[in-house]
Amino acid sequence: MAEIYRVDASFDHSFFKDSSCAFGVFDGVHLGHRFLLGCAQKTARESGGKSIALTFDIDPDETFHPERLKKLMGNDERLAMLATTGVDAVVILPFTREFAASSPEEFLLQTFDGTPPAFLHVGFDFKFGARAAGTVRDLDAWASNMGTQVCAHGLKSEDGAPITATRIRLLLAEGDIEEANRLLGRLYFMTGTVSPGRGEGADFGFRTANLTVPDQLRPLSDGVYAAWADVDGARFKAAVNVGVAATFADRATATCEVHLIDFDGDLYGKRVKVEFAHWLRPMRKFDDLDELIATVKDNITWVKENL
Ligand SMILES: Cc1cc2nc3c(=O)[nH]c(=O)nc-3n(C[C@H](O)[C@H](O)[C@H](O)COP(=O)(O)O)c2cc1C
Ligand SMILES: Nc1ncnc2c1ncn2[C@@H]1O[C@H](COP(=O)(O)OP(=O)(O)OP(=O)(O)O)[C@@H](O)[C@H]1O
Repeated sequence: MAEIYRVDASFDHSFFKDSSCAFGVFDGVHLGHRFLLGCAQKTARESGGKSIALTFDIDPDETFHPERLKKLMGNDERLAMLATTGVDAVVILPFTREFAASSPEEFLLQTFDGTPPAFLHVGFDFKFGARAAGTVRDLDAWASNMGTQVCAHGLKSEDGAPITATRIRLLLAEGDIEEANRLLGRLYFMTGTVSPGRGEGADFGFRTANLTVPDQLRPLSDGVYAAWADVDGARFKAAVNVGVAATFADRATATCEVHLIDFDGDLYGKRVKVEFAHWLRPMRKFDDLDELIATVKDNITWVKENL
């Protein structure tokens, strides 16, 4: 597990000396990101330096485009996952408006403060600095004076198109969980804390853990899914409704309702991680409650038998 460092007044920039850095936001830590992080590990091994995932504390779009932002994971989840990718360290730059407004040269000066890394790995389309004006050409110009080797990689692709966080978000928005999982190299997950619901699920014969996942952290389309639910280190099969239940739209608030199979305890206040495996059907408004109950019970049976 990598060490995690936040760049603040006490951070010693000589940490970057002789290192191999992969630079980016890395939302989702998908297979393309893992490829880039792997390249940094390779040059670190060959040169005897350490490998570093260099990233920001937040996604810059949180500052500039909060209205259209749909993230694959929360910032803490992203940083924690980066630490498990095999790099030696994760270094976190605070993203501020002032920092973002700096010219490409100032941006690099501030980031490395006189101790640039030996290798800097980015995708060939990497952009940085004010209005994302800095390109790989600027990196090359800066690096030639600094003794840094810029490694600008072609993007790792699947089915003829680059793997990007944007592509995965679009797949999730279409409910194509299996394809999204293939590009992530893992199961897509959402996390949330269980809060009391309307309490009708028990009367219907299936209890649900109600999570309120904010819109920004819910790129997955509304629908019913087969999933795994992790709680307190235990893993359960689960039938999950994503989105506010259409039948009760006037009074429901949960945005992710999880029925854990073969579990019958109290989950209020607990953190649940829901890993999505298959799309089952669209969520719908039922005029007849018996039909809703029968349909949900069928979904639960399917998950029990097929996941
Ligand atoms: C697998 C599953 C599928 C569901 N599908 C729907 C649906 O299609 N339409 C809907 O309005 N609610 C759907 N729900 C939500 C239920 O209506 C809801 O869990 C139930 O009303 C109990 O709510 P409560 O926990 O707030 O009491 C689904 C729930 C689960 C677990
Ligand atoms: N498929 C890929 N192969 C190799 N490197 C990649 C790939 N996708 C992104 N990168 C690089 O990884 C770093 C992090 O990229 P970034 O966080 O912008 O990811 P992204 O998947 O392109 O996101 P978005 O789609 O939101 O722009 C950057 O240096 C970027 O160029």
